[in-house]
Amino acid sequence: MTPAARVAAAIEVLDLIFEGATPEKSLTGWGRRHRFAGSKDRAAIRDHVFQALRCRASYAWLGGAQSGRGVMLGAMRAAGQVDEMFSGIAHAPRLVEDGEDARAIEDADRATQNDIPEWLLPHFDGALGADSDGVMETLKTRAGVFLRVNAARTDTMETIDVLAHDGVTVVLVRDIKNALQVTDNERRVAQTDAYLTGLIELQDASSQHAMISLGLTAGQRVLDLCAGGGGKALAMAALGADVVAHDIDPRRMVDLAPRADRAGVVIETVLTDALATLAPFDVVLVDAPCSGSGTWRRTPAAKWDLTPERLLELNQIQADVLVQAAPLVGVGGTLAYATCSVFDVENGDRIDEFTEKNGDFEVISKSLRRPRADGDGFFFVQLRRTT
Ligand SMILES: C[S@@+](CC[C@H](N)C(=O)[O-])C[C@H]1O[C@@H](n2cnc3c(N)ncnc32)[C@H](O)[C@@H]1O
Repeated sequence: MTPAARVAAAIEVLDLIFEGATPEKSLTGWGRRHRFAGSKDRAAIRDHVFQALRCRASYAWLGGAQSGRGVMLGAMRAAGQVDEMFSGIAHAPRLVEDGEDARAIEDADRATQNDIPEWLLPHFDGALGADSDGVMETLKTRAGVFLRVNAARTDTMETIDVLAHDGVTVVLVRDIKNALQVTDNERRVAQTDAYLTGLIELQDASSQHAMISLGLTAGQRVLDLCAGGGGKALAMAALGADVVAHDIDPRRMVDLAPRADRAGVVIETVLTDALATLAPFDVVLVDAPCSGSGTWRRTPAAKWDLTPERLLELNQIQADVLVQAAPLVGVGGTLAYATCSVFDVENGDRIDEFTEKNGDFEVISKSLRRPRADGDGFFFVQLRRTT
């Protein structure tokens, strides 16, 4: 496919997304309908679509319409490639028409310039103050790919060699033991020997940082209350903890057993009814469901789909899950609360509300990592149960 035909394909996929389909479904569906497209074409179309979703508002402004065509026209205007891509030749998008005139981004409002829904600006400003615009700017860019070296199986230097053998190059991540950032061939990671034999896991650097900061020691009993696919449970098991995993929806944990097998660790999965009988734990991790605002570089459709009602609903779930976790923590043990959001309503506000009602817990550490080149946005608090 020509570069312009890839832009035309991205327009088609974006239109499906704007009609309500998910990005994954739209991209897969397009691939099925266009079997002639090669892997490089698909990857390029995917990149166009994800970048267009990250910058949906500003590109629509530049392109003059909210449609797939408007957004991709804006993207090409931002890249200075309109004449080349909107040529009307062969499978390229048709020529720019009357009514599709360029608009200056400086004339757009702040929400449009920052590619954030208007109602969310106070949430960014409240949590990030003077850094708010910078963080919103970061969310318009592509996030890095990070790996966690499975310390239970190998060491970092050996893993770097094994990855290089499969054409994947990486660099060490400063200050995070066992973390690597992929610098070349990130799409090949899941096919490498290192991945298939459990020497590495895909995990963002901020999550790795948080799990290390727990200071786990071998044999400590840990409950991962909201385990989902088990990324953090695996990280804690690799650090030597004895991990029990739970999720309100056990189907979310189906991949955990094969992942644990591959990593050479044992993680018990349990249903809700069993939790009280297994308590107390030394550490209970609440990796709470959240807006994901710190990870919107990776899931850009989510920033446009979030509604005030859904955010309130999430706040209630976050409060409830903390209440559920508290009695499972042993005296002297740790309750750890994490979100991949930067908003106060999902972070500090929830912890303040919890400690006001639960005098037997005190905050021992609290941190908010902003989305940056070296990782996603991540909020992490450790509370100690005192009595
Ligand atoms: C942020 S995700 C977990 C991601 C996972 N810990 C990881 O590292 O890959 C949040 C999970 O919490 C689960 N969840 C929601 N409400 C819950 C509840 N009341 N109790 C336990 N899990 C819950 C969701 O099903 C979802 O899988």
